[in-house]
Amino acid sequence: MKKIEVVAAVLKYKDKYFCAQRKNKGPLAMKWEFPGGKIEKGETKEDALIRELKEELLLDITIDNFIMTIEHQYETFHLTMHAYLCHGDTNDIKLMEHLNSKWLDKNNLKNLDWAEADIPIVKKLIGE
Ligand SMILES: Nc1nc2c([nH]c(=O)n2[C@H]2C[C@H](O)[C@@H](COP(=O)(O)OP(=O)(O)OP(=O)(O)O)O2)c(=O)[nH]1
Repeated sequence: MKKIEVVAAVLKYKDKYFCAQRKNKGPLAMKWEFPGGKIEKGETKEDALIRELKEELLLDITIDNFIMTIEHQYETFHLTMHAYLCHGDTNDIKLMEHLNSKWLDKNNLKNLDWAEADIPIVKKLIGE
């Protein structure tokens, strides 16, 4: 079984969280997620997160806190995902790889169709 290790950024501004929708391809097509991606050889998790946010959103971020690590078995691969609370140095975000995005407060996070692996993160943010 293929294994991948990913970092994800929960970007927070005031009371809102940044949510991004994946493109219309692949097994997680159209699902909502937190921006990030795979850790490359020789990178720390923090390096990977900073690089991915720059690539995906043209955004420089500061990492504030570790949130949690998720282990999730999808049908075709095993995912290990490390999530961090972060903030951007601007609110001018450009979607380079996602279809859509929203800033939602915690009361509205549950309304999105999240990638399955993200549900524990969403629950933690909501306070469940
Ligand atoms: N970045 C991110 N990926 C997530 C989340 N939830 C979740 O299941 N994933 C999965 C989707 C992908 O299979 C993988 C992240 O890989 P990725 O976005 O860097 O790469 P990808 O497979 O879409 O494509 P590629 O760049 O390898 O071609 O983790 C999430 O909240 N953020």
